[in-house]
Amino acid sequence: MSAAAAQSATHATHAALTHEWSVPVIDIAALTSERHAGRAEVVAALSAAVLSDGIFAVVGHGIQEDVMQRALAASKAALQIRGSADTEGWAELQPPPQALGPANFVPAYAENLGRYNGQGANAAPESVQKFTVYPPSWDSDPLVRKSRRNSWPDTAAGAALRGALETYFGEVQRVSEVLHGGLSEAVGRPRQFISDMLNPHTEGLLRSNCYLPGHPHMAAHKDLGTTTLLLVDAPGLEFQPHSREEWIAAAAPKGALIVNIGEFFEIWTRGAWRATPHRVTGVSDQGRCSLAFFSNQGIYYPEDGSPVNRTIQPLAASDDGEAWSGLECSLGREARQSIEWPAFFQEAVARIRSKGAAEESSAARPNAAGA
Ligand SMILES: O=C(O)CCC(=O)C(=O)O
Ligand SMILES: [Fe+2]
Repeated sequence: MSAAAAQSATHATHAALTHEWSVPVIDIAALTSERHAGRAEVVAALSAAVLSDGIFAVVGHGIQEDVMQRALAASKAALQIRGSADTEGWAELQPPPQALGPANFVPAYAENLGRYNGQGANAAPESVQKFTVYPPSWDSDPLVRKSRRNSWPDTAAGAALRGALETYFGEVQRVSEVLHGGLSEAVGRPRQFISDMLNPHTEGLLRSNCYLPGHPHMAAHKDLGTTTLLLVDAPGLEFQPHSREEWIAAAAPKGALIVNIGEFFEIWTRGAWRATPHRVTGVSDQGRCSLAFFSNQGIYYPEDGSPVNRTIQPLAASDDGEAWSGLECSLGREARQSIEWPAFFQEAVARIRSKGAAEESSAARPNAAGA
């Protein structure tokens, strides 16, 4: 499909909705079931969105409103009581000093995206508590490394959190696969292409982010993976459009999932699809909660040995025959000629950890801060 046809498909999708939003809104019902017509138009609309700013909202995804609301409410209830009466269960989940370790709870101010996204040791602390859910099927899979299985806080709020997030995980995993099917077709490949390419790392990681009132909340960054599917309960997310300095509030209809492209897809498409810089700012006194689903970042880690690595070549050169000299990756700064998945992901996490550690120790030295 030509770029012009793709563009008009996006406009058609827009026109079907009653409001204007700051990101394209795409009804993906035709991707979720053969009962709905218009699959080609949806694929064209997805293609136009990933080729422009790499951020869009999806409706017609089939996740029930009450499933989404329960997951948000349980996250907010569980994560906001941390630090008051109900602390015992969370204490066991406390991660090692460097966040992003195997433990799945990260308290507010522990992880700081500003530190390793250009702001260094002077980056302001970030007031967001995070809880990561590994694929629930791993909990009873003896082949998966124990440290990659979920541990849940042993409290009433923890039990509610588990029920709500496991249900939501199943649904958002389904939507993620549906979208990857549409995106495979957007590059002229069979529906299963992206899934097969990443197999056995076919599942995602789900993260509850609960922002406490305070400032700032999450510094500007790009996500690492293929797509991130985001459900939010309040405004605050901003994105940077392609080739412009400004920040735009990501406004989408209630019940929509906001999808942004990560660095993996930017490199895989040789920069044709945009990994979208985004940040969270301006959280009100009510706080804010989001559920971020990072597609294909559930790295299948066996109890013995390392995860299977997939070496993935970027898609074929564009018609204009422009030479491919690799693409700068924002976290690594190096040009990438191919991607090894999951090594790509693990290297990035290791780099984040070591950068965090270096910043910690320089900040701890007398007079180091602000020097
Ligand atoms: O909370 C949000 O709206 C964004 C979260 C996010 O960007 C992330 O977890 O990577
Ligand atoms: Fe993000």
